[in-house]
Amino acid sequence: MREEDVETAIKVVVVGNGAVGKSSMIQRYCKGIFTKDYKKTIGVDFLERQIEVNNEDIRLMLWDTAGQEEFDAITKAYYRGAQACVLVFSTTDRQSFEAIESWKGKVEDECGDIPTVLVQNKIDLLEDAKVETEEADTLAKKLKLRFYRTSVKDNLNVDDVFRYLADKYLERVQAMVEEEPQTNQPKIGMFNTVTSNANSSTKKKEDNGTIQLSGPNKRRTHGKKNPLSMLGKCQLL
Ligand SMILES: Nc1nc2c(ncn2[C@@H]2O[C@H](COP(=O)(O)OP(=O)(O)OP(=O)(O)O)[C@@H](O)[C@H]2O)c(=O)[nH]1
Repeated sequence: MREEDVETAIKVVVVGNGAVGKSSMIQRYCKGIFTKDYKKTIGVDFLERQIEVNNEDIRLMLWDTAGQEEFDAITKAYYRGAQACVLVFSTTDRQSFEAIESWKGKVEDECGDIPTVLVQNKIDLLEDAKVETEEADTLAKKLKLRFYRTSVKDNLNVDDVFRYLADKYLERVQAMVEEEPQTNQPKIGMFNTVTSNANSSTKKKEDNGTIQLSGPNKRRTHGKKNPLSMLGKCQLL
């Protein structure tokens, strides 16, 4: 298999307190659906969507992690190898807002500095808001994060969140390649589908939506040139 035949995949973890809308956001983005029912995530779940960035197919692998603390030990292990992160809090849940810095720290512990966005979900419920607009803006500035307000229910700004992360990730990769054209040794946590190992994020989704560990996540792109093929030596950090 030629290196350029390999498709690029970006592992994105979505984190935040329970019931802020993480699963709903991923479902909305990957399946185009929204349900009112709350079914708390046990451990982790996984969905994916392919998008085009700069004329190249990018596969976004979205990891839905449980917000409940009881699952912390399990979910942290799944942050490893993530290349982008969505930090979510809910408009109607003050505690979820106050927990954002702690979630950011947990992801950073495993992944270092990866492209990250701050998301205030459920803005369709502004009349019940427990967080002031200015407070959220201030937090985003303090953490130096791009900030989106979304309503998964009304499908507002959800696509923008993931598009931004994909762009940001590719920007970083490009900058790295330009900085170190000889070595091909990226410094941020990343993998591409050629070299990742079974412990990294190489999961297969089964029909029922659960995940299964599998071998390296390779996929042919039928000769379509992959701009990141030069990163064939990427490794998990
Ligand atoms: N009004 C409104 N409700 C939402 C929105 N997004 C999600 N919800 C609802 O919020 C509840 C919790 O959503 P989930 O997506 O299950 O929350 P979660 O963050 O994945 O929760 P855990 O699995 O416990 O971590 C569900 O009843 C959703 O229907 C939104 O934008 N607006």
